[in-house]
Amino acid sequence: MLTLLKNLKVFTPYYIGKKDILIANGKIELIEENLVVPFSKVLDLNGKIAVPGFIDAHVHIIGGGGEGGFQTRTPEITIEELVDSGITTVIGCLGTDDVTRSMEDLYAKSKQLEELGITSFIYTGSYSVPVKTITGDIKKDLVLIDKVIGVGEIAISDHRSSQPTLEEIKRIVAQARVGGLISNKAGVVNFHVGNGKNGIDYLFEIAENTEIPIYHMYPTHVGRSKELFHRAIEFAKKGGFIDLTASESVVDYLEIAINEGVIDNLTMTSDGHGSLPKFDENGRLIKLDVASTTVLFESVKKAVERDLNFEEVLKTITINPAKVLKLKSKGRIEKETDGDIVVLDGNLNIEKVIARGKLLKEVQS
Ligand SMILES: CC(C)C[C@H](NC(=O)C[C@H](N)C(=O)O)C(=O)O
Ligand SMILES: [Zn+2]
Ligand SMILES: [Zn+2]
Repeated sequence: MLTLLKNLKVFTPYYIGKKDILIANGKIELIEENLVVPFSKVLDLNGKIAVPGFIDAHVHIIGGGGEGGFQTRTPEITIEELVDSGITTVIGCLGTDDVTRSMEDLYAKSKQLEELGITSFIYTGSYSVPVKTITGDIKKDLVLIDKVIGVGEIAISDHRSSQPTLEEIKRIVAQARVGGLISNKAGVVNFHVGNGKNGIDYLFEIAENTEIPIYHMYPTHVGRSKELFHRAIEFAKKGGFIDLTASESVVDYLEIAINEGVIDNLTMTSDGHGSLPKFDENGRLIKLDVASTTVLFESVKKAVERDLNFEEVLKTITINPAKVLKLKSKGRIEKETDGDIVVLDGNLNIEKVIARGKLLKEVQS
């Protein structure tokens, strides 16, 4: 199947000018000017913008929530919601409720999304330690289950965590690393960081006092507070990757990350279909909303409205997550990468979403 996309302003995420893109068998084959390819399906995009398909590295694809009883369980995600948000690669995870949510269900949902046309992987585990796996062992899950690329979201510094010890966390990161080495996967541990006073101290401890490379530890929700974010900036300066849950206040943090020179170590994720609970100072639930994946690119647009550099911010949902998750064929518009492309109009509205060369969404302009 040959698809020729004509007349695009291409951001790889770096701007390379007006090009045509040929996609063959789901892979980007050519990126040139004035391409003519017989027997190809031609889409003339007359000057629209092309960016790499978005990677959302933290989505509760089978739903989550439950922190306010059964009525606060959140629903599973649909392929339409992901595609409408421009997401062509998604990493699924479990959260607080690992009693009624299972790894088997997470795996099956990941396979469903793959069959429906996008690319998906999962983290093994949930908030709690010991880690809930499929095979009973973190390394086995990484080595034997193709969809598993890491562990998460493991909760630390949070009143809902299992209060893991430093030793337990060390062991989890060590197993993720070795499992990743054997399976040639990232083997990252995605840490859910709460607003507890110890923040990401454990992660600094492991980076400084063990042989484990820092990039196996991938903390999320680092925008939860200013002090946590500044600790995360320090962590990024040591070579770690940090993840912001996209929300209204994320633009300020993106600006700080750019000015501090660590934007290449920062990703944004939506926490889609996870719950957004608010607790009072006594740990009582005040309210609970459901996270949406639309915040991912909406945050990029808000940043651009605040005059942040489009390429720099675009990296946080394309090339950066591809780097931390070792997804070699993702996150860039380059030869041999997957044909995952989002087409935008001049106001950065999503017009078309192409995943592995297939047109999954088309908005009539
Ligand atoms: C970053 C904040 C705003 C949301 C965050 N959500 C989750 O961690 C997922 C949730 N617990 C679930 O299991 O569905 C939180 O609860 O702290
Ligand atoms: Zn979380
Ligand atoms: Zn989450």
